[in-house]
Amino acid sequence: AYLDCSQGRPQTTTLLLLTFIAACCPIEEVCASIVRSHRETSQYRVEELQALRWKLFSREEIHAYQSKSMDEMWQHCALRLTDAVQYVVEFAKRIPGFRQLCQNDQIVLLKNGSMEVVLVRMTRAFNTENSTVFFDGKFAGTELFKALACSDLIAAVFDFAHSLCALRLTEQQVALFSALVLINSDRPCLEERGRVERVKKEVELALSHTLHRDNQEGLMNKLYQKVAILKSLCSLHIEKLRWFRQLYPLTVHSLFPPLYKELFASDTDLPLLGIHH
Ligand SMILES: O=C(O)[C@H]1CC[C@H](C(=O)N2CC[C@@]3(S(=O)(=O)c4ccc(F)cc4)c4ccc(OCc5c(F)cccc5Cl)cc4CC[C@@H]23)CC1
Repeated sequence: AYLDCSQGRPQTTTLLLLTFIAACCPIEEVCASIVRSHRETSQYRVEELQALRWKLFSREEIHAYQSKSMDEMWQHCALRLTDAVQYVVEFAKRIPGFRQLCQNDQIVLLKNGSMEVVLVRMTRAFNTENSTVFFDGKFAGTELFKALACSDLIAAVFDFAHSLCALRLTEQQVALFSALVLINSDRPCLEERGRVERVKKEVELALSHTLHRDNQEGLMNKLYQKVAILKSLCSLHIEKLRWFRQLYPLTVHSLFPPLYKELFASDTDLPLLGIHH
């Protein structure tokens, strides 16, 4: 399908060019390294999460979470998110070509994409049968997060989990989709957009190669529709954080993880992202 065979035989130049591209970085290699990186940098293996999917919080445990103060529960979730983001930073550093991007662009991609990748990874920890998500070692429904006082954001997070789970992605497809979400050349303030574009094309090719092999080409545009939902979810999170910060400025200032603040609560530089050489 890649070669123009309308004249009955592929154009020699195209053939040479494709052979050269395939030789320097065979697409199977790119797929394998992204899938391996995803496995190595996930907080939990999907098999572990599946094995725990019916381990639910008791009513007393749920009540204990609901009785937390709003700022305490926000701090707890911010901590959990920061943990998850650190694994995503590790994943990014292992995507072929990411480390070769300039530092500014690596930071821009992580600042804008890490939460999105965490949300994609969350779907592996989601049980659609009882609408629960893996949290603090057991599976929790939306009611557990009541103390956060942002039920619309929580509902949107759960709805997204349902909608992505409905695509029944394989772990390999989750890995490649996560890389595609991260390597987004439309992010604002990129300095070398063309280079990000080339890395993105490589990841896109790897994903479409895998979908073709899985006979699921139709998934590609469905996945791009999910990217739009991820963007709105992240904006909602930032909006809620601004609202929360007005109520509890000291909590955010002194009790939220520094990395969380730098990713989601200010435009300062991100020395903590750990990608400095
Ligand atoms: O195996 C792996 O790698 C995966 C294991 C599972 C991990 C995972 O699912 N997660 C890691 C952290 C966690 S969570 O488990 O704490 C969680 C929180 C709320 C939910 F409705 C569902 C889950 C999380 C935390 C904050 C958040 O939004 C920002 C936010 C705040 F910051 C503060 C207040 C309110 C909000 Cl909404 C959204 C999410 C979604 C991803 C969740 C993701 C990685």
